[in-house]
Amino acid sequence: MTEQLKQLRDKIDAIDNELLKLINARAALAQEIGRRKNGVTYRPERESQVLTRLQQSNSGPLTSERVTQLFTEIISACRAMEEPLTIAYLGPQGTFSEEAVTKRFGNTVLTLACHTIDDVFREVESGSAHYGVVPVENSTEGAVGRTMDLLLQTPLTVCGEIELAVHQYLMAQQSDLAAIQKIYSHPQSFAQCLGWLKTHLPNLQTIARIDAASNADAASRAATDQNAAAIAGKKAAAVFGLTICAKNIEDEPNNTTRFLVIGTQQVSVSGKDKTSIVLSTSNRPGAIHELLAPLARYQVSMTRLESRPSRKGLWEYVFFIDIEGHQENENIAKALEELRSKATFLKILGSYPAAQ
Ligand SMILES: C=C(O[C@@H]1C=C(C(=O)O)C=C[C@H]1O)C(=O)O
Repeated sequence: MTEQLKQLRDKIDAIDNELLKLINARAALAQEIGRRKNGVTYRPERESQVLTRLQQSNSGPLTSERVTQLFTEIISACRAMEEPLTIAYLGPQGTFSEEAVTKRFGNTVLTLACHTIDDVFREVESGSAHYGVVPVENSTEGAVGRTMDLLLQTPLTVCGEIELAVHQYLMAQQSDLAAIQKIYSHPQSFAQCLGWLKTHLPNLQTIARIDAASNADAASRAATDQNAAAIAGKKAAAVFGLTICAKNIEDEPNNTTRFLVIGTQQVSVSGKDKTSIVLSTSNRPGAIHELLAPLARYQVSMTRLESRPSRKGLWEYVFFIDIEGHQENENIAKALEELRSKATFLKILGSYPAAQ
């Protein structure tokens, strides 16, 4: 080792010592806050503010994304000093839902992999998990109907949203593409990667394609099948001990899935919030236009409008609407009050910090 390299490493060691002291001081403060605060440990609005502030004051060379990732882990460890949280999600291990859990809550949480979206709601409703993470929409596939139907019925509230870029990986027990004789994948993932597969696997016609129940299921099957590969998220490769043969093989680079955090709390104002509501109106001409007029009047921006059959009467619909702002903001409160007086049914699912 050159003297110069040694000096640089000595500097890193000194910084690490300082960081360690500072991180422990932070953890002690979080513990102290935990003793003083009454009620719930997890405060999404505060965490969002902490991360936003750090992104704004970051002068690099680390990117904002890396800073968020690092501090999410620090917050995760500090939060666990107060109370370890249990998060239910749509499993099995290695799915994109699990990636979404880690993106929001960090690694210092207990996780509960559920078989179905219904089970995620059930685990949180019964108190077996503090929060749940469920997919709600995908930028190419559209809405996740089951999540929306359950939101309509549940006593739970929406406490957060997570946006996750969906990157697909080709993984196998070895990295030689020429050796692949089978590909396990969820049909949707296969479709999302078809262009890449055709270009990079010239013998694709001769490769057997086997449908799997989820990306994680695909990876678990490839882990016991020598000449097989799987298409799945990065996390699945780690969970099932597979080698990554190719990264980001999706044909649509901006494919993003949006998840919701469901829980039992009313989240306070963070300053950059969203509110999700579901409502219905009578079935007559102009009804939906009239219903939405208060949003325009109070200058409320709508980020999503989705209709779903109400399951009550034939051709009756409920509308899921996301707006910018918190229900405690004055203009939002007024707009919601008016909406409530016009709608035949209105449920506020929750206000929460907008995804970073
Ligand atoms: C320390 C607190 O508790 C939790 C941990 C936080 C943190 O480590 O910054 C922030 C919010 C809470 O989820 C707090 O409420 O301030």
